[in-house]
Amino acid sequence: MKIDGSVAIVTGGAQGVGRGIVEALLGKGAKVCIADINKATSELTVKELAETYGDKIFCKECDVTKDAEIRAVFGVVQDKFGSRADIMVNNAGICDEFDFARCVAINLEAQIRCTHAAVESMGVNNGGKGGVILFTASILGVIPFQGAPVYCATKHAVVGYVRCLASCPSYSQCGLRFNCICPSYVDTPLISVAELSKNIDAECIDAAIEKRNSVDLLRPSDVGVGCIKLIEDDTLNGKALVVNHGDTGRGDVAVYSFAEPPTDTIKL
Ligand SMILES: NC(=O)c1ccc[n+]([C@@H]2O[C@H](COP(=O)([O-])OP(=O)(O)OC[C@H]3O[C@@H](n4cnc5c(N)ncnc54)[C@H](O)[C@@H]3O)[C@@H](O)[C@H]2O)c1
Ligand SMILES: CC/C=C\C[C@H](O)/C=C/C=C\C=C\C=C\[C@@H](O)[C@@H](O)C/C=C\CCC(=O)O
Repeated sequence: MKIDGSVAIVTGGAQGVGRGIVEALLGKGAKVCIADINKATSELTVKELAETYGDKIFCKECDVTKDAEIRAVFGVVQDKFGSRADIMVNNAGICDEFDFARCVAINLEAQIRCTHAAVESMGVNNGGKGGVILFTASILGVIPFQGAPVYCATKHAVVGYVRCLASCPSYSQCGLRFNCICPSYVDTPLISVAELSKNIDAECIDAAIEKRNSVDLLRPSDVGVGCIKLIEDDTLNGKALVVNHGDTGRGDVAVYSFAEPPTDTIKL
């Protein structure tokens, strides 16, 4: 898909990874709406980005767990940009093993809610132009992490969801593609405020701390680069693009590779 002139919605785009994706899209000529629950940070981000991109960026307060608020975003985007969205980035997420219901509600259920609204708006069968729906999963969508089993499960579920939708002929006929980006540690507040499982043993905690401290953290812009590839390349559908720290983890960020579904077989 050609990004220049397109219209995009990025949930959780006020800061962190989402802001990195917003900036990457703006840099490619897209018009972008930040849909985020944090009004103050969203407005500050819009103010900063509008210095370069003018009225190509605006925000709409939105709690992605609420259908009415999600649908209001699509309406406001149509009014503001005079066009339906071409790109939907389901990015908002938290890591909270204590309030695990909220973790599932935001990381999984809300991504499904937003996808329903996006498919309805974009699908050619409904008068839309088709489009690309992206998901910020995580490398923890394809590997385990004992410190955050619920978070990890939501991210595995998102990868599975994307693979299912991408393999649906009816969605392809609607001109829709679905992909997810799976970053390792990115330098954002999420990794410091994460409420990890209290049941993990000392070895797991040590391993997590060592991993986080032994690599140069990825930058939100590294994730943005991967998202641009997933949007622009029309051959990519149902992919999980891992963004990792490279062989040394020092100075060689970021390395991009596709995670494939398991292929090993055993004879029972
Ligand atoms: N930081 C990492 O290491 C990392 C790695 C892989 C994947 N991710 C994923 O990237 C995404 C963004 O995380 P981040 O690291 O930028 O975190 P972050 O906390 O910096 O940003 C999250 C954003 O989501 C918004 N948000 C939270 N709940 C919301 C809701 N109910 N409705 C709308 N917006 C809401 C917040 O206001 C915030 O702007 C998440 O899905 C996260 O799981 C992060
Ligand atoms: C390999 C991880 C890759 C991706 C990041 C992922 O999407 C998000 C992870 C979310 C949270 C991770 C937090 C990790 C923190 C650790 O580095 C460490 O600080 C934890 C230390 C102690 C935890 C003890 C406790 O609170 O019980």
